[in-house]
Amino acid sequence: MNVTITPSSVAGAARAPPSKSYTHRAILAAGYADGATVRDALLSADTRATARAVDLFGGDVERREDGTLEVDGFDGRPDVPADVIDCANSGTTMRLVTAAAALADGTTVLTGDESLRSRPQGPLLEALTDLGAEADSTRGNGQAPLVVTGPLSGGAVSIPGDVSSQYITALLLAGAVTDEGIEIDLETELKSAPYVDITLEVLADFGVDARQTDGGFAVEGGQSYDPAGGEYAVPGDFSSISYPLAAGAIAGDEDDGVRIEGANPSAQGDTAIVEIVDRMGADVDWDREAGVIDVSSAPLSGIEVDVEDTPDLLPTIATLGAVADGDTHITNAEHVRYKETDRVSAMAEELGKLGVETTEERDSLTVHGGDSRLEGATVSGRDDHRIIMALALAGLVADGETTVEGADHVDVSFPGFFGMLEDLGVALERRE
Ligand SMILES: O=C(O)C1=C[C@@H](OP(=O)(O)O)[C@@H](O)[C@H](O)C1
Ligand SMILES: C=C(OP(=O)(O)O)C(=O)O
Repeated sequence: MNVTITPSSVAGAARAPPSKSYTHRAILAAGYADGATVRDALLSADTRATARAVDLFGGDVERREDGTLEVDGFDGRPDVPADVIDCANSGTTMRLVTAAAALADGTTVLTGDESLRSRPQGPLLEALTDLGAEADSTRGNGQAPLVVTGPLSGGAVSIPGDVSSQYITALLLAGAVTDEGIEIDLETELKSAPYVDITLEVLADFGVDARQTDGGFAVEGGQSYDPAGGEYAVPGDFSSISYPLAAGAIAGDEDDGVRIEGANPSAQGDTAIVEIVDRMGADVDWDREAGVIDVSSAPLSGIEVDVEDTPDLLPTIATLGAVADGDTHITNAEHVRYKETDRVSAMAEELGKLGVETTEERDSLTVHGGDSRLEGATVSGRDDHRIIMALALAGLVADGETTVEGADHVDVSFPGFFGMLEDLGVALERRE
């Protein structure tokens, strides 16, 4: 599907979709448990991939009418799957499920789409091998397809922290049900650190002890997953909130801006988007207790933003920077190149098609802003949900029409994204 956007101002209310990160963890944690009810779960292509894995491990994930997920767990160690696990486009699924598969007494094969088969898995495979499993890339290049044979016994392991925090999350979730537990020593500084905080929070909510140590993280073995009251509720997703927030900041109606509901505080690092938009000069107010953010537009100025903790915000910040006056310097961004696409290059090249100048370095992206330079054009969504959504935002203020190609991939994290834009008053057309 291609989506064509005509410049529009936005006003009205939008609801944050549930957090993708919390939903993945809650589904898998409920799998490690005897089961659980996961309320307010995100139903998207990525979280369906994790649900499929839990089914293949001997659990069962059923969706009720109200969107609640009823998960029957596999209760500790997974069964050997009767089929290959297709993780589709989801890095989180592949990393978390690879470590779970290493607990099974047999062999699991994992694969994914072309993008996922190009992302780095090597450090996790080496860690699992050091911990007593066999874990290989079929092509020997550290990328999926992966073949994992358990069982994993546990122990001490060292792993780099600057490729993906999902390796740490995966080892902590699986480590709780090993015999020996897992002690993780970080070889390099941890990037995307708040995602491990989310993991520690979900583990605690499922009655599992895990902790940060001087050199990394540790989880005792022999634990059982047991969610309080048998239920888990997922908070709103701040990476997804970044889009209506940025839409309000660049194209919000001056009298009547955008109200975002479901914005309750949680461990998500991407809550930083509220402060970023505020620092750029938008009129923003977050009532944390009510979980409501109000935003309207004002002239924006370029700023410096460090995305070490918040890689998923880079595309949104790049679009904000394209509209802002002056330079927006996005630093500490090398790990943003290991996502569904190399998002540093993708945003530089696609914003370039809209007439925006950028300077790209290995670890940073500088966007030379000023809205007079945005010209509508046809851009590629790169089959990457966050690139699609960020470029659609640029279309709100570009001169003439902007067409985003391959826009159906928003299904990965925010299936209702274009419906939400329409509800806020955006004129857009979908073409198959
Ligand atoms: O654990 C998670 O839920 C995630 C961790 C981050 O990845 P990295 O740790 O690979 O940076 C983030 O980019 C991804 O969207 C979700
Ligand atoms: C990088 C992302 O997710 P994942 O790593 O799960 O594919 C994302 O949602 O932006």
